[in-house]
Amino acid sequence: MSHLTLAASGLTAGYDRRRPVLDGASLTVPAGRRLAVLGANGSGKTTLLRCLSGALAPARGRVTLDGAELRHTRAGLRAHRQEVQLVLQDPDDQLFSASVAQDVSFGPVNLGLTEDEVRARVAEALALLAVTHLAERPTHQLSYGERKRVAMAGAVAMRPCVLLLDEPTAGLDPTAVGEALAALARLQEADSTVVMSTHDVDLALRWADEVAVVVDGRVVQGTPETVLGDDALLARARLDRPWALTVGARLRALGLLPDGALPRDADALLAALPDSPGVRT
Ligand SMILES: Nc1ncnc2c1ncn2[C@@H]1O[C@H](COP(=O)(O)OP(=O)(O)OP(=O)(O)O)[C@@H](O)[C@H]1O
Repeated sequence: MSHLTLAASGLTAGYDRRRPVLDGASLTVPAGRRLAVLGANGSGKTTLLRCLSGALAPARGRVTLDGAELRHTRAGLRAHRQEVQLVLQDPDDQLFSASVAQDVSFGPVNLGLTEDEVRARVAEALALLAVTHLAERPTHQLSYGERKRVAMAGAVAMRPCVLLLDEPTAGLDPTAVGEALAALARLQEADSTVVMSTHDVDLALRWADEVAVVVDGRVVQGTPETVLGDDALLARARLDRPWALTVGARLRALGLLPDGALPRDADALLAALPDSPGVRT
């Protein structure tokens, strides 16, 4: 799979022309990397992902894939969707077929692939999402977490170069979140660019290569430490500072962490602490 750069510039988009949700939003999805999109409820994360996927046409601005502008024609959208797939927050908006295997094969069948190619794609996608054992199950009998993974498998079966996931971990228990993140790691190893929207600043800090915060209709993008360490921005966006940044700063101030150490999660924090008798892991 090749890496293509998906970008948006100057997007104005919404559902009511008088009050756009996005108002001049620009963003570049780093090719081959992980981007977390954060923002308060109703800030426009889903709207942004829908514009990037082609599902929603912006009133102004443009979406480009490796510099080529997305055209909202039948052919333009079809070409875009082969490279960019959106997985909706609610799997029930996406699963329609009787069985898991049928559902996951829907996209590849529509691409006109041969039966063997479809079967190979379905097997690959089910394996990447660790749901091979569910292949023959009716989708309506699956748990919420299983349905979310199957919905992701349906998108993965299209072998997109960019996968846009709208809150893939919302509503999952901690083990299921871990499994979903492991699946995303396998996708990235398989060369996908992964974009995830989330409210979870701690998850964004430990998972993402870059973060984008949607606030006041625009996007502020940068490294997780820079963006999620900007208290004024976080207040505007109604987000909390990740705990690892707060604890890391306190430990640095106490001289317990080296100046440059910026641990992103508990394991990294414990590993960065000096090995003193007072510190037990
Ligand atoms: N189909 C729609 N018709 C009308 N308004 C909509 C529609 N979808 C979203 N909106 C409105 O657009 C705004 C942005 O919604 P959006 O779903 O993009 O936000 P979000 O950041 O994804 O929110 P959340 O975190 O709650 O999922 C909200 O005010 C919402 O009510």
